[in-house]
Amino acid sequence: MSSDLFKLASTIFPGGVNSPARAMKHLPNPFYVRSAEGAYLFTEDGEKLIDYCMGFGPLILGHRHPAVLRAVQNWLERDWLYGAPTKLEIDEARKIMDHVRSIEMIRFVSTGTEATMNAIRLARGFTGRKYIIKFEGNFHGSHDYVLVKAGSGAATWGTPTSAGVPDEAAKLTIVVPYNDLDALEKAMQERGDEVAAIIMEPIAANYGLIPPREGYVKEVKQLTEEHGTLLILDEVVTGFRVGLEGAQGLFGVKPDLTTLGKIIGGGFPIGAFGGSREIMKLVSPLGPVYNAGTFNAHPVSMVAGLATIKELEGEQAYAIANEAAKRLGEAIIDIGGRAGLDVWVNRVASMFQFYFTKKPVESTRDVAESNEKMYLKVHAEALKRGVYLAPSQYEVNFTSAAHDRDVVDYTIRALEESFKAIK
Ligand SMILES: Cc1ncc(COP(=O)(O)O)c(C=O)c1O
Ligand SMILES: N[C@H](C=O)CCC(=O)O
Repeated sequence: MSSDLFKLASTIFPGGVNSPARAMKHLPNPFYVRSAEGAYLFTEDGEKLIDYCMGFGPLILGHRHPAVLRAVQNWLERDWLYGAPTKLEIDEARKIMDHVRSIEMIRFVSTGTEATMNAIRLARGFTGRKYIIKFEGNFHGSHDYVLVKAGSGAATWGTPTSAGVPDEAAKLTIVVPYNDLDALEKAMQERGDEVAAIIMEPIAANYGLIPPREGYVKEVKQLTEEHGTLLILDEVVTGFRVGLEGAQGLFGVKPDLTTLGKIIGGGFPIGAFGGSREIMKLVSPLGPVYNAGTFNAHPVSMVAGLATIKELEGEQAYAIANEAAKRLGEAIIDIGGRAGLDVWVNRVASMFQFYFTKKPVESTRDVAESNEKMYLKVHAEALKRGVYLAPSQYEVNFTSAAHDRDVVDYTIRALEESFKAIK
């Protein structure tokens, strides 16, 4: 049983988990997964759940997609780690660069955290400047440069600025509100010429989902150009999620550096940072900015990522996943209205989140002012009915190519009952 496993796990892992985002603070215990297939998770309690977490984003094709499974199985029949280069890493890099045209050179690492950490180090190495600017509620992984007013589990658990980050390090990270150009302009006027990089989630997906205001990402880019600052677009979530060219393609913005992760590993550990040749040639061993890793460009992640991107090139996967999120978003507004509840939905492509609030959600403050308790009540009710929503209003729901009409129809019925149950 999940409850027994959690009791045991709590004596072994802090909070019983290996990432706070998995802890589900509103439930006595998280469920434990035994297996997964398509849009479904199967738990140790014998339950079948429709999954809207999808590994926190990587599984855009669904669990255990046949093309990914075949590719990984074939590779594992051979072997799995060399500590030497493979043709696979060239194949995957070229595939990524065919689509994300701002990337002329790339370095694979093992996580999104390493990707953003190294991109920031590289920006500092390139510009010779110390400061970075990040946005409130944006999450870029769990390293010291960015664990300041962060989103995701850090927001869910009320520790947006982590203990243990030295003041000296935190002071180098200037935080401004997301979607507020005036605040950014002010920060850039004060310190712009000392800022190595602005790092941003082009679509904020770790404080719930907050789409950028129209033209905002372009305006941020413009500001960086005026001050000789680099723009790092953190596309760990949005890369290959909102389309083959990522959010930079959607908004027509060319960043200096891009960070990727999640989908490009097809469900296996991955991260990458890349950008113009001029900047990337500073990376070791070509240049003095050091990066290394035993598992960098892990062959299994390369194989799974390549299989995933090839599948996405077919466009069918995007069509199904986007349609599912669209229908769910529309249904939630309708269900909320009929239940007499004030609900707001944000959706971009196959990501969505809903909030109990009377006003549009355009900033982190709007999210924080939404009724989190009601969100968590719906979450718990939906779970009883076999639907696993994002476990916090600070995370987002992801759909996949496995979320077909039947899956969505079932979910809508379950949500209808869940909304009624919390009234
Ligand atoms: C936008 C963004 N950047 C970076 C990261 C860090 O990636 P990882 O969890 O692979 O370290 C995450 C997720 O955790 C993320 O959502
Ligand atoms: N929101 C995070 C990543 O995007 C959740 C991943 C985690 O912390 O386990």
